[in-house]
Amino acid sequence: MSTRIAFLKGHGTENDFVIVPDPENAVDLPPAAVAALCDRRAGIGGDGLLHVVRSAAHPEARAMAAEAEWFMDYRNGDGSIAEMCGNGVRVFARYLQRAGHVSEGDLAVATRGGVKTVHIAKEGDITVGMGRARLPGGEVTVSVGGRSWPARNVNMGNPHAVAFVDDLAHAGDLLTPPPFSPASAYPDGVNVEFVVDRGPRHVALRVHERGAGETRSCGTGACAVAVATARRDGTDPAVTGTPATYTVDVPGGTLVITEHPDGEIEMTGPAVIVAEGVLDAEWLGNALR
Ligand SMILES: N[C@@H](CCC[C@H](N)C(=O)O)C(=O)O
Repeated sequence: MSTRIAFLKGHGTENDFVIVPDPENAVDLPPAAVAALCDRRAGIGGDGLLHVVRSAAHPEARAMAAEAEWFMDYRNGDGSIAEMCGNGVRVFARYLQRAGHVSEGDLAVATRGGVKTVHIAKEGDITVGMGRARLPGGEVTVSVGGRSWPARNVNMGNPHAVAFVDDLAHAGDLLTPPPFSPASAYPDGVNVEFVVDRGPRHVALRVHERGAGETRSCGTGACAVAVATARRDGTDPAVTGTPATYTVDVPGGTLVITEHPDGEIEMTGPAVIVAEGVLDAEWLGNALR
């Protein structure tokens, strides 16, 4: 790594991220460096890391450069790579706005899950076009503490298992990934959402994220939950021909998800920059040893 590396800290409904602006992709971020930065005691702390790179400068995003100038190179807090992060892409957009790279209005962001359209409102929340969900089917069971639930398999670019439960406390302490069966269902791991009803078109979730543990929110997870709940409720927009909007409470706030009859999903929620600074080169050198 080079010696002077700037960072910011931000969150979206308390799903928090270390942000590393690196337009020319000059900063080497091996998994150990990401895990050290995301460490809550010995590092900056975060559920994940947003590496902000120009698409043209990153081999995984070059093909999207004509459509989207910026690439969200998202990493989970343990250093692993994920296809997409719904809260992350809002915080990513907020950073670009704050840095003067973009202004309010529409913005295309390249992600490993494809190009996403982000709308930065004049004030307040940010809306993301999350694309369409895939519902691969197959029976999946999630178990915690002697209880088991059938889970809906929803892919939002990244994998989710959505289980409807009677009480969010039944998910337990979520200190380890909830076991699922068959074991072959998610060869690359999975994000697991536990969901309860709060009212008409209003649910609440807890989530165990692949590569991060229990988090205070998950944007792709909230979309997966809205999609699964609409199928359960008989409000699938592809069937009814009308959009389905769900309010999804997460431990760190609230997200609003709308699925349209063509399958396109929009998510609206806050995005906040908390701080910025410069990494200590000696700390980073030691963390990587
Ligand atoms: N918190 C994110 C999802 C981050 C990726 C996830 N842990 C995975 O590995 O798929 C969100 O807001 O969507």
